[in-house]
Amino acid sequence: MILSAQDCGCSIVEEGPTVINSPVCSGTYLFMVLLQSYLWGRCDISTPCKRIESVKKTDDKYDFVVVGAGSAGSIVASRLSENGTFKVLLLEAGGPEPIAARVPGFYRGFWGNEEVDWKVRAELGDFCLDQGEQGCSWPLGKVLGGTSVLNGMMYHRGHRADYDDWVAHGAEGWSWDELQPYMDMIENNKQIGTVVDGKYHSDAGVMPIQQYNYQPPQLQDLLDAANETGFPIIKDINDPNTPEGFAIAQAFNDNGQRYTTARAYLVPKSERPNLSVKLNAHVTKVLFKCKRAVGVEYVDEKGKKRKVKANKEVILTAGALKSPQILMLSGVGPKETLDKFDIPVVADLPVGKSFKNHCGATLYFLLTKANNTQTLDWNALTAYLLNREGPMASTGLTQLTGFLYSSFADKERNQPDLQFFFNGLYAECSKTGIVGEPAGDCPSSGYNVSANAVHLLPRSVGYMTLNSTDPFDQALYYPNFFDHPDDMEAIKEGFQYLRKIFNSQILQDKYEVKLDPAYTKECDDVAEAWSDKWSECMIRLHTDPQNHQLGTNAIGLVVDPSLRVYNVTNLRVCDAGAMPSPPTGNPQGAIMVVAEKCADLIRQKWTK
Ligand SMILES: Cc1cc2nc3c(=O)[nH]c(=O)nc-3n(C[C@H](O)[C@H](O)[C@H](O)COP(=O)(O)OP(=O)(O)OC[C@H]3O[C@@H](n4cnc5c(N)ncnc54)[C@H](O)[C@@H]3O)c2cc1C
Repeated sequence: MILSAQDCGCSIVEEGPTVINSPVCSGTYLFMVLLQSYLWGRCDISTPCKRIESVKKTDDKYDFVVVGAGSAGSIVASRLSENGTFKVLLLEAGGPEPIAARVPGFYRGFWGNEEVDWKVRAELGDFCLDQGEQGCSWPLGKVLGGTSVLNGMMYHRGHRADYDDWVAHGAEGWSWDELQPYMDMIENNKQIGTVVDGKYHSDAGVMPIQQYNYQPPQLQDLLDAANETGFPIIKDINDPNTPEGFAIAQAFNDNGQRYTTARAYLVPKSERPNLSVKLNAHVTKVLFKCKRAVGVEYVDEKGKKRKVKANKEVILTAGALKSPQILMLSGVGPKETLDKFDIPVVADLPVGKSFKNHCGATLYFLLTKANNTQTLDWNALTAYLLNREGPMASTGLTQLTGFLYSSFADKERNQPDLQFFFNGLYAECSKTGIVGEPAGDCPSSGYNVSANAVHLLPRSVGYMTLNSTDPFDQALYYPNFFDHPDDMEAIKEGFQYLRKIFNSQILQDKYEVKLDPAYTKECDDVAEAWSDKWSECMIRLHTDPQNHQLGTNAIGLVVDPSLRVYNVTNLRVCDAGAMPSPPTGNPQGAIMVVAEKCADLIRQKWTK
């Protein structure tokens, strides 16, 4: 035994899915069983005394009912319950957070696990062709903490111009300067003065933010390659003076562990009796009295339909893909859709019509001189268990990112429209834990890494609509990627930037990098590598639709600048769906701002 289980002062409840049968690690067993049990036994990881317990039964009435305990909902419910006077209910369709998801190395470990992932698929189009008839895959958190349980934890809050764009869409009061206090309330930055400048960051907020405490050596090689290529290397992607460049990102983590918004913001009922959390509660509709939202209907873990009243407001925070479905099922949506499904119209609004998402494409490379071995082994596990350090304490190459301008961007606005991500070296699976164990999914020599070029200011606009009136049925999502030709062209430019990085002397000398032929062969048959035609083929084949969906209940279309749904009362939407245009970067930072401001607006209204 490396460490025996600790006495945490509260008993450990082994709930939620484990990493043992993670879809990413299928076939692994003994080592992962041991690893999982070691994780349970560490008090600071399993935090049994901070456990958010689901209430068995909800009361008849609350002041506020918040729907969806994800990135936004956990914040809204926490802030509303803070002063002790409001009685708040937070309803979540999923169950408890898997403890192993707190290990950054397992950041992909629960994708596709239906206990915590809605496993959403987009409708088919001329994109994501490598996924065949299934359509683009969108992992989406169905769990306490929502998608902050599955995401890459990268902290970015967008650029000043993003918020100017929001204001231009009618979001009065949402400029960068007006939102600054909310950004400060969020951020508990642990690297002010070392990595980031206190002028642009706060350490007084709730969410711990810093770089991971481990970087694989190959990460520095990639940074050196970007530098050799002539791209700026920056320290802080959130410093407004350095919008362009490559950097090791700061992330939502502390002590080598993921922080979801639920973990950072929610507190157990014993500490805050006026906040109740009900898990496995799937909200099926908002209940209206005339045009006033008066509560919600949900189906509990036993399949029983329940109703709960909201004396003051119902707040939807079910995310950009699910809040619009709940609205439509409740009679708030485009009249033609509601009529089609015989849903009585409460408010005729363009719900689901302005659906946007960042979109890019993936290039797969082989580091032909690198060893094809697992990153997770006994050494990595020991380093993590003893000190919360080593490969398990980071997301490998994924902590590196970069922002550049395509020829479609207006540089004067300091709003880069291309972002780059890198994938590989995850300490996520092992059969034996033996040092040097070959990585199962790679060829016998060479190490696979991949990189994504992502367009952040897409001109294509999609939509979503109902598939049926069954609330458990997936709605239909039409992202319309590449409908606007500029989006394809911008990603092609991104490909050329990545080509330069991977062709750099430093990477060639050290790793002899080449495109992995397993991923290019369809397009190699079409045209010469890196040509325009080849790039388009690759982009449609290996589309990388981000999980940054937004705009389905946008400010100015469906909700007003106070996030109140138009033409009804006592109902708000406070999640990614409310954002009228994309933040140019990873969106959780901006979504947290939406949630903080939403809670503040509600408090102002109901506090005398
Ligand atoms: C793989 C991946 C990587 C990502 N990486 C990053 C990153 O590094 N940085 C970043 O900033 N962003 C990242 N994102 C995006 C970011 O995580 C999401 O944009 C964000 O979490 C969305 O927040 P939300 O509150 O709008 O929705 P969610 O966090 O998805 O929360 C919605 C919640 O509502 C619940 N819900 C839905 N329907 C119902 C219902 N009917 N009844 C009750 N509850 C319901 C859901 O189960 C969920 O818990 C990533 C996303 C993914 C999937």
